[in-house]
Amino acid sequence: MKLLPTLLASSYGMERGLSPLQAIMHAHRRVRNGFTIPVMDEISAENERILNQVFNERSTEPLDVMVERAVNVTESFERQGNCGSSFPSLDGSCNASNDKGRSMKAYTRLVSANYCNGRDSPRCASNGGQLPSERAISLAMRANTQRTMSNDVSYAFTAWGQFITHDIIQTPDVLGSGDVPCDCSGTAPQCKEISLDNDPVITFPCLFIIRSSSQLGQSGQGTPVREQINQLSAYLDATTVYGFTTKHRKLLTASDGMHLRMQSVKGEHFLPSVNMFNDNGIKDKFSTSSALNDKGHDELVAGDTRVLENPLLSSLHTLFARLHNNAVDQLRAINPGWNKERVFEEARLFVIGVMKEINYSEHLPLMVGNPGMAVMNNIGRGKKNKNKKRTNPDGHVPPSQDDPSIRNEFAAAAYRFGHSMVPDNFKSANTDMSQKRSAKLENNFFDPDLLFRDGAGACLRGMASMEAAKVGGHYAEATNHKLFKPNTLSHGVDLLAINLARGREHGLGTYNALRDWCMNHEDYGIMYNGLPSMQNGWNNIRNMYNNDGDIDLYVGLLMEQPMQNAQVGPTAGCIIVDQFLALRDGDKFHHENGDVFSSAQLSTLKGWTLSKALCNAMEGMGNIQANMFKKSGTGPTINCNSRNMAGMNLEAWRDDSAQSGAPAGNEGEDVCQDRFGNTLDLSGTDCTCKQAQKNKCPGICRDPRNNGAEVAVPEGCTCKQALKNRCPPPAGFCFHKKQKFNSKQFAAMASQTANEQLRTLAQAFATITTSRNSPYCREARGLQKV
Ligand code: HEM
Ligand SMILES: [Ca+2]
Repeated sequence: MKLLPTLLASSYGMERGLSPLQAIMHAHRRVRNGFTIPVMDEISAENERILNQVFNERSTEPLDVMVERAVNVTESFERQGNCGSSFPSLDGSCNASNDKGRSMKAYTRLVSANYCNGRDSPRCASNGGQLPSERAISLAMRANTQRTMSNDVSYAFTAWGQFITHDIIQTPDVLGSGDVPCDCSGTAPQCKEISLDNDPVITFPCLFIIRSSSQLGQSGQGTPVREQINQLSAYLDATTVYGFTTKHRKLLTASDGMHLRMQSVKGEHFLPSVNMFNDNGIKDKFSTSSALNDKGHDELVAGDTRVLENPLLSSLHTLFARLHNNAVDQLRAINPGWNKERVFEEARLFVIGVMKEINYSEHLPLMVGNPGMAVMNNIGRGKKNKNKKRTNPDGHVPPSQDDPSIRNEFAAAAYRFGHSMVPDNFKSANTDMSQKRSAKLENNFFDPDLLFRDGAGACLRGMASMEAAKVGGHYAEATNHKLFKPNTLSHGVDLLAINLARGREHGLGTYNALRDWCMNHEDYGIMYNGLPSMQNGWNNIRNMYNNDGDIDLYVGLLMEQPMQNAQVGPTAGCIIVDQFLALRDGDKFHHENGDVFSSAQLSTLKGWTLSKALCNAMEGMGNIQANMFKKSGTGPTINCNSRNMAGMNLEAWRDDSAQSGAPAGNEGEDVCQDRFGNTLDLSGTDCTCKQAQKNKCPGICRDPRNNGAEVAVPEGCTCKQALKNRCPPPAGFCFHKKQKFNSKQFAAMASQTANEQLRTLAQAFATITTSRNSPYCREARGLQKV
């Protein structure tokens, strides 16, 4: 049976009205294939040609010449940024020697590749026979394990893992934007199929993944081998916020050259919507299927194309975009003489610093516990020879501990631990952290409904109040059976089976291979106390395989008992520690390096936590866990109303030489600004500045009650209507009533400064005027029951 005769390039406009299976494929491809490098298709195709030439032994050139050619193809993607700058480039180039860690680099490996044919076909059993189907293993894991909730961490812990993943890893599909030939016949070489046998839930004839884009590599034994490609800069450098190409960065930047573009929704700053961009690349890569985004909300745009994958992830993106803009406001006030590039880059470096601080001081310790942190604290940074390598007995040389490349075992297995922690229900929360709304994840993939209804503040409070499952073999139904479920179907696909298929398709070493490498490693061996103990149900799962030596890496990692105060076992811990050591010690811009920030600036950064970031940038905050990654109720809380938590003191950035001079953005050019200092871009219009200031120009609509924030004007609507929330709303908006100002909010104002009080009042009254009975809502209700 043909599954997808052709799934054409995902051009804008096509997403609406896709079949259920096409909608799932579209979502999956959105997760995999990145943005603004149209040359990716050519790079993949050219690499496949080289791989073919070498594997089919038609090449007369020596292998190292061919490998060099392949590397040149992958890296032909132009550097994004200026090597002479004192700020990090956008794509990680020029940071480490040989541009290691920049986007468009092949993954490295801790142990040798394990392909069935020794060079590129998905791994098979060690005797050459078939491995059990990935879906069969996934179902066995479900049947043989219990799902228990973590006593230690909140869902914020899990969500942060995803947010960081989207900064450092994105593996594109080999087909890029081309047609999909996967048809369950096992013939298309670009497809890795997952066979189904009397499946209890899934009605498709098979599941499949598209193989990852790869380049030719050379194994430790000197043979040719397929190596997958990372499209993102490996460094933790907020590519989620800024993108990794100059073009994308520019599109995201507001016309003043300093702020990031935002839109005002219900008086709050949201990420910009696709409709605000006059760029087909943006519309193409950020639009989603109406079978998932079924309330018709505008899609949101950020530095990474996966932003809408779930509404809590979108809220984290919103947080950091707002933090950038708050930093811009502070830096401009402190250093009026700085030009706009300086303001932008300093704000960006600050945001990157805050992210690194949260990741290394709050997140990692909870993930790898005392044993993992002992390793992190004892090696690298000059304490030992950081270039120590441990060669495998078969000659494979793993990357050195300060080589910032992403390890294939980390990307395709270890850091996917979070998939098993994702719950079925997502929540938003009120200021007092009580539940505001609960929404099923299965209905919220690529759907920003929760975010539009309740706002990013409520979503992030919900994220901190939610429980996370313990790492283990029992996924939530939403990810086990219903990943990317379209609204017209009772199921979706299986992320656990997909992860296993991906591991095999990448030729990852087995669980035993990685466990042995880690246990015997001079530094990482201390995380073990003999062979790891395994969770209940392990024996039934391992019996699925003919041979213990065949067990998939991801299966073993999920089934290890966690280490002391950790969420993961020693083998996942070893792979994760090795990766974050490398991203720390291999990054010239690591915030603790000494020459990136002044000591006063670093001590300011050390005061930042994820909870402080929320206090600073999110509406409606009250008390919240001091360390948001800890399960609610298990540790101290902080009060966002204290000035110390809510404020952003960037005095350490004061630059005495920049106290006078032309204000940022006014460098002799004829700029048109509104009274809030926002630059209004008149290019492409016949407007005068005065008209623009009065919201009378096409494409320019600013909210005077919200510091001139950009307002998205849907087609067929005027700016005036948009400002009054009177544009025909998507059905989901009709729930809103005029906001009442309750006594609790009133009491909370007592501790606010006069300015803050004014802001609160303005927000309360500038919000929604669209009632359920407005003509628009009545019309919408007629169309769709809400
Ligand atoms: C609702 C939550 C999530 C969904 C729906 C989701 C979905 C996906 C999907 C569909 C893929 C691509 C799989 C493939 O084709 O190989 C993926 C990759 C990945 N995910 Fe998630 N994910 C979620 C949360 C997380 C979390 C919490 C983490 C980590 C803590 C995580 C880490 C990763 C990693 C490391 C990859 C590999 C990325 C790449 O190679 O491009 N994800 N995820
Ligand atoms: Ca990055």
